[in-house]
Amino acid sequence: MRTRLIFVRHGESLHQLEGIVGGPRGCRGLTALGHEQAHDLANRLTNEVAADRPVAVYSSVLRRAVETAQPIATAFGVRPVADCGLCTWHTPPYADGLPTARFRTEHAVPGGGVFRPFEEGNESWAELVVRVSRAIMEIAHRHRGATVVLVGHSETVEGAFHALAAQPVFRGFDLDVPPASITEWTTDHDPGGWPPARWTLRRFGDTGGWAKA
Ligand SMILES: O=C(O)[C@@H](CO)OP(=O)(O)O
Repeated sequence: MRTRLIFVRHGESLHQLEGIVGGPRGCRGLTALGHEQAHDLANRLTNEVAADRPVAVYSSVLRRAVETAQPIATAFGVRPVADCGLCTWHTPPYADGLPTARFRTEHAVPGGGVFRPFEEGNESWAELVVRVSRAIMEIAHRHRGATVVLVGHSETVEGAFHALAAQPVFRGFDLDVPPASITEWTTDHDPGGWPPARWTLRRFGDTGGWAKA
């Protein structure tokens, strides 16, 4: 009984190009290229996982992820489910739409780190890891033995390294997750079992040939 989690980082987004904090207000969705990438992802996944169709497509609640998930869900004939647990940083409302550089410098918290937020009112990294990991584990448990697509952010893909591969909260390496890329983990163990299932990382940041945005 193989459980397969296919993580997708959203396509190119306006907030990235504009360099602003892309929370619920600041995120204005995908660029034209991002929409094209989302359709390409849907086609790629349809070809690649034809024999093992995803039973569900999840996304974060942010527009860039919702818009990326839509064509994928349509391709598999399912209704996308938005789950706030898969979001990137839960930044505070005052920061939403601010230039990211300004948020990071003018609102920096002295001594911010793993357990203390880096910016005033932001989540800490440890809080993000727990929130995202919990959402991933709930989804894996709910769909054990099946294939699921999870559309999110760099941090959603990073979260899987903590949830599925038991990495320490302070990881000893960085991850660079390209937009519109696929990262895939599988396990033949019970994802809800104890001790925890061992997962295999099948691919990371696979863009299928798109130039890195
Ligand atoms: O929110 C963001 O700007 C970043 C943070 O790393 O995530 P993503 O671009 O993947 O949404």
